[in-house]
Amino acid sequence: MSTLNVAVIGVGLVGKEFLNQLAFVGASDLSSRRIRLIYASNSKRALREDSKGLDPASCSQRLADGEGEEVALAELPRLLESTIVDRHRTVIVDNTSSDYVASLYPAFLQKGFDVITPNKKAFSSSLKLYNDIIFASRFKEGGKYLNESTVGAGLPIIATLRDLVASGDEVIKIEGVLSGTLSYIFNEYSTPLGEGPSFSSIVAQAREKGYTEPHPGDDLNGADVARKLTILSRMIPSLRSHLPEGYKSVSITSLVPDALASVTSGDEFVARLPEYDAEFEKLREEAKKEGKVLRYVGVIDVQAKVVKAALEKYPANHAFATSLQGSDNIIAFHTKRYSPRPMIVQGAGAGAAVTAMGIMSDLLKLL
Ligand SMILES: NC(=O)C1=CN([C@@H]2O[C@H](COP(=O)(O)OP(=O)(O)OC[C@H]3O[C@@H](n4cnc5c(N)ncnc54)[C@H](OP(=O)(O)O)[C@@H]3O)[C@@H](O)[C@H]2O)C=CC1
Ligand SMILES: N[C@@H](CC=O)C(=O)O
Ligand code: NA
Repeated sequence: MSTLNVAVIGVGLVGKEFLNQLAFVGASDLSSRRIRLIYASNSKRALREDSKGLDPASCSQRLADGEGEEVALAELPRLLESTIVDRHRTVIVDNTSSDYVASLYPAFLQKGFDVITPNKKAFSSSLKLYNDIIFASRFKEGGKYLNESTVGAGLPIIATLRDLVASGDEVIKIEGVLSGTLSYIFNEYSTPLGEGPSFSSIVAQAREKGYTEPHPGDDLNGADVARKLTILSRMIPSLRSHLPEGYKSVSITSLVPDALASVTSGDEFVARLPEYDAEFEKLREEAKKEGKVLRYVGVIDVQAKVVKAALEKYPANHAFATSLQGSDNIIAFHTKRYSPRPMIVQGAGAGAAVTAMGIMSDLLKLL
């Protein structure tokens, strides 16, 4: 039975839960003796093991306690390589939201390491980085990349679109609610009654529940939805090169007040948001007067080549108003085969447990 080495970069909210699931899977009959954790790091320290493997369940606490060696970020590729002492297949699991780690994927793949990640950065930034990743993953000896959790967390969105395209279906339009955070916020904030808690208090709740990006401004400014739309667009042959600057090329409605746009600390951002509750109250009132609710949606219109992330109003009896709860995502695939009724995928689209499940399902696919 061959062994799969696993190197984990990032043991935050999602990374820690992934390690818990790895401990569970490693202990089950399914894969006993086949998965070996050889590396786990946060942004400052790394734990390494070259023979028996690390205990996944204790890594995050050990790093929090200051165990492990100090890591300079530029040393990451060398450190990983020197950790991998045998010829077993090695997968790097990137649980950060780091642009730097994302920029290393082409090199990792070229060296034959597989990459699994919920980090959207590599697939939604410049077209050059994306092309480098695709190129490196096509080498005969190159690694594979799997990124199901980048869109809809554990929901099968990437796999579904890949299967539709690979089987020769023609995608006409993809639309839906693609942000768990913005879904939660507007499901709670903008109900048909048009009243309820303040906007800022619901944003704080979404953060506590683990739905937001490390900086919640990245959800509210529409960038997270635009990144997901970029990832999906690039999987559709006719839109492959349509967004040269990635998410920056998407038409975006930002919900971040101008005065908070340059706040780099997530804590400060959330602390100052109540100053702008009255502005959001106006939006809620307007929608209520029209008998509508607010929902933040993403659209990819393949024929018109329009990709947009926007705040829209929907009638109170629309599916986006009645059928979404919590952090639900809902994504409709309109295709030549799925027409006139689209294929719909719906369910929790954010949170550590469901995101880690998507990463783990990618790992099990590799096995
Ligand atoms: N939360 C969710 O529902 C979902 C999240 N995701 C994605 O999952 C990823 C992780 O999110 P989350 O767990 O909430 O983030 P956290 O901020 O909780 O954790 C990030 C982890 O990455 C580490 N890290 C950051 N930069 C580097 C670096 N350059 N090198 C090594 N380690 C680094 C951090 O270390 P330190 O603690 O030292 O800073 C920390 O351990 C993100 O890309 C996010 O977009 C995707 C789908 C859903
Ligand atoms: N912050 C994101 C997490 C998943 O990608 C979201 O709210 O959807
Ligand atoms: Na997914």
